[in-house]
Amino acid sequence: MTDGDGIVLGTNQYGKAENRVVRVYRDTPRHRIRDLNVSTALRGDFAAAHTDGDQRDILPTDTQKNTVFAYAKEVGVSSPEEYAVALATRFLVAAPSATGAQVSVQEYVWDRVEVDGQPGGHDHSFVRRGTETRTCVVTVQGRGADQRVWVVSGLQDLLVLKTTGSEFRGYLRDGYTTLEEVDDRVMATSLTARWRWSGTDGVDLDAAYASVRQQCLAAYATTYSRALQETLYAMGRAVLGTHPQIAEIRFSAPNKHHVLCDLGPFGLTNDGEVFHAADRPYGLIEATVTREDAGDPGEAWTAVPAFA
Ligand SMILES: O=c1[nH]c(=O)c2[nH]c(=O)[nH]c2[nH]1
Repeated sequence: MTDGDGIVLGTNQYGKAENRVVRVYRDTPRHRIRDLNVSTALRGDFAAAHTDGDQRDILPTDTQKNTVFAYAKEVGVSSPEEYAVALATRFLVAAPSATGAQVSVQEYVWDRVEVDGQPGGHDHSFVRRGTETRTCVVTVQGRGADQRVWVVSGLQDLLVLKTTGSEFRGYLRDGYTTLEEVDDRVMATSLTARWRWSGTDGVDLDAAYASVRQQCLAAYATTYSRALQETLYAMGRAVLGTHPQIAEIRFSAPNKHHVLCDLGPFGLTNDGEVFHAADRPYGLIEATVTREDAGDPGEAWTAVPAFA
């Protein structure tokens, strides 16, 4: 195809990139999840859309997105590969002008949260494999007898998700409120926490890190959550309750919204099985849990990335 000026359309493809699909299997109390980032692309004779603005052979990327979510329910995700084959095959049926379809899937791997009394991990609380970093900010001020040392330890980007055991109801409403109350939702966050030591004498800081992390995970898993705020408070209480030398802990927790997909237009029910993991905006829930007698933090928090 040429417009007579020696300039022609070369290779092309189109699709919907980065569909964030979370499939929850909840047929038994022991839930399973598949958390995917799915990109689709169709190739073939789509010249008319480029050269003539003619869409008749174009299966909209919006339809491709809908198929991605509908197939998470209809076909399921027994493996990313089988799900991707099903999708790509479907696109070739739905779009006769396509000569090929490519579906790329990234899967985010979640492990069950380890909790006492639940061999093999918690039934519906998960922690993402390998995302978190351990942090510390140490401030030393002055010299000699006046020298002071402050230690703030922390963790960053600890991703946790629970598929039930979370609600959000009874909130203030005004003329701009559209949010529907939910008595069962997916709740997920990427947790950042920093804890200030009143002193670290005799503390095994590696063991303490592991313990604080585990206290946070266990509290997240086992606390029935009426809001992320309540969960943060429970985590803070658990940490301070087991670590007498921690004076305070500060949390920053983006509420990573999981939006239930409406599969009704495709004749499918969705009983908490297929979610869109929305990227932004997100609620940002932040809280400090402290001892009443925590004392003056001095320079511990100066210029530390933490909320006020
Ligand atoms: O746990 C939550 N806390 C909120 O403050 C809030 N606000 C909101 O819209 N959803 C939620 N969820």
